[in-house]
Amino acid sequence: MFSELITRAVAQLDNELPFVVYRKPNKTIVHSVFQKDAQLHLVDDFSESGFVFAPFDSDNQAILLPAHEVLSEAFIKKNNQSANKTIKDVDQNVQHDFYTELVKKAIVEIQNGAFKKVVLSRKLEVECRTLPLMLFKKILATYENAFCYLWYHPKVGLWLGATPEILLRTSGLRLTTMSLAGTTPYVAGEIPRWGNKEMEEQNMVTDYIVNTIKTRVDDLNLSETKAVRAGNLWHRRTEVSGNLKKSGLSEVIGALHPTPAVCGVPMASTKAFLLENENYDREFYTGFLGELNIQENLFEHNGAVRQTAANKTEAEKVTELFVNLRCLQLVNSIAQIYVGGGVTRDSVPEKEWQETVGKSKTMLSVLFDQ
Ligand SMILES: C=C(O[C@@H]1C=C(C(=O)O)C=C[C@H]1O)C(=O)O
Repeated sequence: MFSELITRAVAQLDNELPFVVYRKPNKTIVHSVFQKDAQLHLVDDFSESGFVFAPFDSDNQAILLPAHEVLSEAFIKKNNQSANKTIKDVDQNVQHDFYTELVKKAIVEIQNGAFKKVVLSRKLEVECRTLPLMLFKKILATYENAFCYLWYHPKVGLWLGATPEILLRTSGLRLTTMSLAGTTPYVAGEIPRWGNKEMEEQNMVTDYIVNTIKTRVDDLNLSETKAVRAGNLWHRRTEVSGNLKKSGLSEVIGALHPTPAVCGVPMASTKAFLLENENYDREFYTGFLGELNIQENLFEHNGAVRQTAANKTEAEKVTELFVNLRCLQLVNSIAQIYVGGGVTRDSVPEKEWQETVGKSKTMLSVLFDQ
């Protein structure tokens, strides 16, 4: 099993045609969307249907892969299949001083009252000789509770990731989103311990989400805050849901993205700060991706069933978008890994550095064959 979809994706990549393969958290079915030509389709108002891939900077337009052809297959993990336990030592230290100085600069801005929280990030480059679809199979086997994907467009590039964070899900007028922030290492057999810094930074994300959607939904509901595991890390997560007063996906996405889980509080000044100071272009890292206005029955779940957009029947349209985290971009044989973390008044620069090193292991552990 699982060969037809991979074979089809390899051919699409060889032919330099756009496609995405992805699996939702805790599911076994892998979906794929193949575009029949190499045209670059841009999202205009989020009323379109297909797979959306949006950059961090919402001043730049999102990309759409129309579902010209879709294919689904079950992925069953082999027992011995997972990421390497011993991660090849990658020297990241050349970025240490720049990053910790950046954190210090942000703390000074916070002390001066310019903003309350900012999410800083960096890009790490390592050589990678593994075939992209082999990497995809490895992340599927390793990160079962993540949204795993490989996305390719010849005019844009090839991205791959395993993200723990939902931006939003809508089905009809039902809206679900989440506040995910605060990070501490996962240690087998130990429960996570949270400091004030992690609790405060996640509360800021929750407050922002609630304030953003409370006028737009009825029956706003917040779950209790839980620790959720993402690979070698724990995060704090609160689920937020409600019933949209009117449909208007574009407006809700525009209001939510970028949340303080990836940008800061307040949004405008922190976005300006990081665009000016991070010293690299985030491109699609901390943007979002996923199904946009997809008919619920577009994908058949019984084995490999090919279906064209023409023979679908009327069903509810569902949108399910994830924040593009724990991801990399493959440029020739260089993997560019993107990592970041939230900085508040209580941040310790060295700890923030270590947090980004921890996050880099999500992708590093799947890059190298032992
Ligand atoms: C920015 C990243 O992650 C985000 C930042 C977090 C934090 O600051 O603790 C935790 C989860 C994500 O919302 C990343 O993974 O690069």
